Amino acid sequence: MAAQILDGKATAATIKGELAERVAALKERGLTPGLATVLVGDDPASHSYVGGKHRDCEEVGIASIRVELPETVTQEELEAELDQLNNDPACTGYIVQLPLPKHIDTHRILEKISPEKDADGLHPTNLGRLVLNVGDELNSPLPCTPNGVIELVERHGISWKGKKVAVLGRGITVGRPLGLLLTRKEVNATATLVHTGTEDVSAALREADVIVAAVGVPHAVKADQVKDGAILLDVGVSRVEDAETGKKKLTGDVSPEAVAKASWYSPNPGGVGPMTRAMLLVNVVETAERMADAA
Ligand SMILES: Nc1nc2c(c(=O)[nH]1)N[C@@H](CN(C=O)c1ccc(C(=O)N[C@@H](CCC(=O)O)C(=O)O)cc1)CN2
Repeated sequence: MAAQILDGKATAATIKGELAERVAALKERGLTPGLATVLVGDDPASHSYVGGKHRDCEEVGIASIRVELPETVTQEELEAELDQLNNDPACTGYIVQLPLPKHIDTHRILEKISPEKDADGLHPTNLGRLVLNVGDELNSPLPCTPNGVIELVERHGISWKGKKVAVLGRGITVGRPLGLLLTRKEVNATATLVHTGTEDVSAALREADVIVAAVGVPHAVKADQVKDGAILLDVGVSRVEDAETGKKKLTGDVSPEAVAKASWYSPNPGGVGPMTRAMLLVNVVETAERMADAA
């Protein structure tokens, strides 16, 4: 039987509807949430993602601020922009679109973001809170893609509890934080991070009830690495040439033959990508609610 679809587009639309109501309530309390985006350079994909974030803000009533800087911006100039956002009361949260040009020290930039305005949950303080949290007691912003993975599955009525989850990839925006989220008390899955240092990748994947593929290698997950009925979430994305048209197209990490063995599948595009954008809005709204409560 064909895999059922974990529909990220539809789920993100539902979440945005819920957030629009929370934003309206915040405005009644005198606080308009404002998301700023910082975009460096001309990468078309980054421009398109940032454009999507601003459209999302408009849809739910969040104000938005765009900062666009040339590829040649220096570390000091970029940090000065972040200082301004840290001090701008109209900006209640912001993100720096990744990746940054090679001459920029990304770790220093992420550290420069005020942890209170860190809409991506990627500041070391917030990643540290994620490590310290066994449940959700510290109430800090969560990295958007991992949180989107958790939410997408739960909103299709599937429980993570007791599931063996193999996360393919150990990157800082997806794999590592996802391992921590999966093992939180309210999620209670068993997580294995599978990576280039894993001795037998196929064996680790074959054991899993759920595979989250986040390596950005086209069709990295093959049919013989997937157990029958597994849940597959395709997160990694690559731009490859279409053999028929010669045009560039998006391809995920999961091969079509692997999908044929799955019970549930989140496609790429149309799965975790829209959820990443929705969870960014969740962070912005939750941060603004904390600010309103503290005022
Ligand atoms: N500061 C950050 N930078 C980056 C992040 C991030 O979470 N924070 N993640 C990615 C890019 N990204 C968001 O920024 C992102 C990528 C993809 C999508 C998405 O909805 N994709 C669509 C397909 C889009 C297309 O057709 O081009 C989909 O999957 O359906 C949303 C957000 C790296 N940088």
